[in-house]
Amino acid sequence: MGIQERIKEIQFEMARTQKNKATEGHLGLLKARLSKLKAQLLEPPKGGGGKAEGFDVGKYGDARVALIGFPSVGKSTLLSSLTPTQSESAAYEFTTLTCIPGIITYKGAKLQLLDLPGIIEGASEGKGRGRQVIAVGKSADLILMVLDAQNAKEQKAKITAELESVGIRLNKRRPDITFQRKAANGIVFNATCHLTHMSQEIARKICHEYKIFHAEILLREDASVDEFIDIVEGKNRSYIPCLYVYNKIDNISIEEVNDLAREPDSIVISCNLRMNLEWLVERIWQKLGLVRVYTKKPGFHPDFGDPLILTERRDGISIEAACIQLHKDLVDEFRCAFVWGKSTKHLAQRVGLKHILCDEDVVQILKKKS
Ligand SMILES: Nc1nc2c(ncn2[C@@H]2O[C@H](COP(=O)(O)OP(=O)(O)OP(=O)(O)O)[C@@H](O)[C@H]2O)c(=O)[nH]1
Ligand SMILES: [K+]
Ligand SMILES: [Mg+2]
Repeated sequence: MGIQERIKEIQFEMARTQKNKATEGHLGLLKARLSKLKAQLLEPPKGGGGKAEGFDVGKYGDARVALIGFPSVGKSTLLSSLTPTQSESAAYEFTTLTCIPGIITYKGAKLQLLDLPGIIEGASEGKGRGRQVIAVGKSADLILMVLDAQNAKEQKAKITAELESVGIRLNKRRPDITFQRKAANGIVFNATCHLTHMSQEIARKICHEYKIFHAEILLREDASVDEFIDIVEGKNRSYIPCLYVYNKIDNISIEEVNDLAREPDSIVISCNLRMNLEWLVERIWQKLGLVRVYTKKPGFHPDFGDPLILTERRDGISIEAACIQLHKDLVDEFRCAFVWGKSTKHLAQRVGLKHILCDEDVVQILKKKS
């Protein structure tokens, strides 16, 4: 039996045990067992290997959104408010111990929202379920950093630092730097712009630190040393968009609410008062930058009911990506497409597989004659 099932069993046993003098000892024992099991669940797995129980939630829908924040900021309350799934919430910390998925259906898209245990300082070193939570965060298309409006500044700084320390870069794009390891010729360093932070000498030193002695480097922007290191580290870096969600604004003054609301990429909400929740979903939608494409058969009106949803972060937003979603053989059978919408200069423009689509474009795909 898994730890979670044992927890459930004990909770069930506690619920059906009457509270009185005779059962006091028994209940105490159950409580102790429960807290031991919870501690076990919070403990990172021994030996490093193996997935943690309750975190292996498969990707579902068009985008994945992870709720990350300190304990008891209202993550579960938020999931229960935005999706039909109910995730247990309570006034004590670490109510949530695993990853709980819910689904938001919006504008024809399905967004997978993931409730997670709270993270604390030191999460990146494995404190609590930090590592597992962060791993789920890395797999997300958008992070909602849920903050308690009363301690928002401090919480935001601490969580950002935890995520930074494991290579997650929030609301930053990958620096425009090409870095290719080579077999010979040393460190070849070039830039297409004036550099004020980096130099050939610094690049060489950094590369040597990573035991890289041959590489071709091209900077297309005035990158900082940190940004350069991010590129050298390569696959250990994730660039993820983030919305800062200030919850419990019912606890602070209107002036404070105003200040928070003005911060970039921020939104103020109250789950308890159900304030701003619809606007939050719209902001999630905007931040994900999903592209809806309506397909049209020759001689018929477009199908506005069931759009294809394309994303830059996953398979791209080209005609080719649309074909792949429609049918696995369609790319091979593709002859041309006609597009109506913002991505074209004129209506019914004829385009090829590489054409980049815009939100709400209408597309008609023609196959080769067989
Ligand atoms: N005042 C106020 N309280 C809230 C609001 N939203 C949630 N809460 C309360 O905050 C407490 C914690 O809520 P949870 O949803 O369990 O928080 P969590 O972040 O999931 O907590 P963990 O799973 O323990 O990390 C509960 O008592 C909620 O009722 C809100 O908008 N305003
Ligand atoms: K809680
Ligand atoms: Mg919770």
